[in-house]
Amino acid sequence: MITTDILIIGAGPTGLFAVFEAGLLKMKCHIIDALPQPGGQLAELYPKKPIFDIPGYPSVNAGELVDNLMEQIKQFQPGFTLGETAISYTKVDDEWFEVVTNKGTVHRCKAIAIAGGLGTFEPRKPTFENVADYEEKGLEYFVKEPEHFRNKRVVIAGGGDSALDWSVFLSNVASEVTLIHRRNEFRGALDSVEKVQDLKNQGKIKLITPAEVTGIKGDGKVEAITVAVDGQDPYDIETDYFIPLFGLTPKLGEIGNWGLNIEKNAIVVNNALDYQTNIDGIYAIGDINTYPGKLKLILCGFHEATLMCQSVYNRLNPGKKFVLKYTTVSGVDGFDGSRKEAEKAVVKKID
Ligand SMILES: Cc1cc2nc3c(=O)[nH]c(=O)nc-3n(C[C@H](O)[C@H](O)[C@H](O)COP(=O)(O)OP(=O)(O)OC[C@H]3O[C@@H](n4cnc5c(N)ncnc54)[C@H](O)[C@@H]3O)c2cc1C
Repeated sequence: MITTDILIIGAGPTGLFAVFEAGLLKMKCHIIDALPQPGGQLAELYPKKPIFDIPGYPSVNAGELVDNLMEQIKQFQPGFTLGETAISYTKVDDEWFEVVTNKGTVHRCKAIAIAGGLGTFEPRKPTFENVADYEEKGLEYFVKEPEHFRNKRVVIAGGGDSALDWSVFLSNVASEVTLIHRRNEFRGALDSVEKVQDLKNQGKIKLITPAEVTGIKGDGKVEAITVAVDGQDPYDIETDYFIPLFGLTPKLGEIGNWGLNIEKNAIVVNNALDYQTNIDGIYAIGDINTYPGKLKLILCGFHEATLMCQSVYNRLNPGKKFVLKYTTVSGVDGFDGSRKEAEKAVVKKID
């Protein structure tokens, strides 16, 4: 049996950063993840995509951000159970929970932080008939390795951030990028929409809207897609790859049966306080939770992880006054204010 203070379900960026915040408060964490590697969506779906909205990083590749988070939490020596899915929990007594995985591993903990993101990753697929015939034969639902598309013709479909960001990125890699969306308006960030417009004006991206891809053609692999533009006869576009980026279907799995309040596949939390669920001692942080104004962004997950840890600290140390000190504050255990000393001081925040 594995025993810990906080059991974190999900090793995405939110779960990883929670280990750091818990460590500052001298709480031990263990992380379970269904995937064989840490990093959540960043490692599984877009390891090579640059991310522009992490404070302090003008740009950082998703994979690099995961590596940095792992480096940052190393000092707190979290335990990892990878490749196992948390399926059930029981409240053993006033102090302890037990969580069991699909492989029978039993985890004992004083608080549970569900950082399960989108749960299992199920891409929304095009609905026309022969889709399955072309999967991994030119039909790709994720861009894991952009170099794969170097000097190839690529058709991307979708209107959200993924479709926009990858169109922009691949316009410097692929020989031809066509972006097809069923509306004239896009759902993604304004900045990304403007970048796509600029690249269209420079002739680096072909933009076809409002239009829909209605079929794939090719002998054993994608050779062309059929596009139906509003009010016109469908026509074919020759391409080496078709990448439909229609988003992911969230699947909570067994956690959906834990008696938690669920709204639209997300766990309802108390955002005014500490991201606790309707079950005392069980928190939900990151993409998996919902509350008024929720944004599914990495930096929001970091914030939620921080407040969750403060709440668990108060739970585990009733009556003990928590004094917030900054990790770089001068005077912590002889810290002289230099960056080098600050790094040492990080692990000495609370005594
Ligand atoms: C293509 C794309 C581009 C994006 N770009 C950006 C961007 O530029 N900036 C930004 O801020 N956000 C971006 N996002 C969103 C960002 O990836 C998410 O907000 C972030 O990953 C959420 O982190 P998380 O840790 O909450 O969840 P996730 O990263 O989804 O990790 C959750 C983990 O929990 C595991 N898990 C789930 N259920 C269980 C269970 N029962 N047992 C064990 N493990 C479980 C999963 O396997 C997964 O590894 C992007 C998303 C996509 C898809």
